[in-house]
Amino acid sequence: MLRAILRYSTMGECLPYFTKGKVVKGFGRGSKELGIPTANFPEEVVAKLPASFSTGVYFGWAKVDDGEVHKMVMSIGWNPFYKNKKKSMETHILHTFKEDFYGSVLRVAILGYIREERGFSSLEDLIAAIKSDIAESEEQLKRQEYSIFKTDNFFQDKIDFS
Ligand SMILES: Cc1cc2nc3c(=O)[nH]c(=O)nc-3n(C[C@H](O)[C@H](O)[C@H](O)COP(=O)(O)O)c2cc1C
Ligand SMILES: Nc1ncnc2c1ncn2[C@@H]1O[C@H](COP(=O)(O)OP(=O)(O)O)[C@@H](O)[C@H]1O
Ligand SMILES: [Mg+2]
Repeated sequence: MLRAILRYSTMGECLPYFTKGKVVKGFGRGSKELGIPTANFPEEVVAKLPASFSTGVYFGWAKVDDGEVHKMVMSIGWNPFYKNKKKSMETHILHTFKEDFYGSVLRVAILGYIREERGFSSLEDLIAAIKSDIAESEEQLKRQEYSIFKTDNFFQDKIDFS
């Protein structure tokens, strides 16, 4: 508990954190095993995270290419349930897309910390935890201190999608 409080307070120095990059392929588990797709950032984006940025689960806003800004939840770390070798940054956008968007530019505003990444004793428990993160994100993003970032200039900037 104390560790969670300390982490939460130190994360305040890093947040909000804005980043963008082209969506790359991961292990293909999000949609197939969990029923929860995650748009994975390339290694360069992960490498740019400040050293003090804690791994864990976050909420914020996301935009794909020149689309709408949507709520998101994001997992940053080594996915202890799967024991990944490489650190990943994966965003689940709270929107139903008509098709995949690999290669598109994903912009995210990471605003708040939810919890540490954990190992779970079953896939069902991991899915239940992610669903609870989604509910938490929905609630937090209603607050004015977070909703204001939906219209931030970061999301209005014209960028090169090529
Ligand atoms: C909101 C959220 C929370 C997550 N929490 C955990 C976690 O606590 N432990 C874990 O091992 N993986 C966690 N994950 C990551 C999933 O295991 C990961 O999205 C899945 O393995 C898909 O990987 P892929 O994109 O390589 O297919 C989380 C993902 C999301 C979107
Ligand atoms: N709501 C969504 N949030 C994130 N990605 C989505 C969503 N809907 C469709 N996708 C697509 O699904 C892909 C992620 O699926 P996933 O099973 O996690 O595969 P991968 O392991 O390649 O990341 C994303 O790269 C994106 O193209
Ligand atoms: Mg993914």
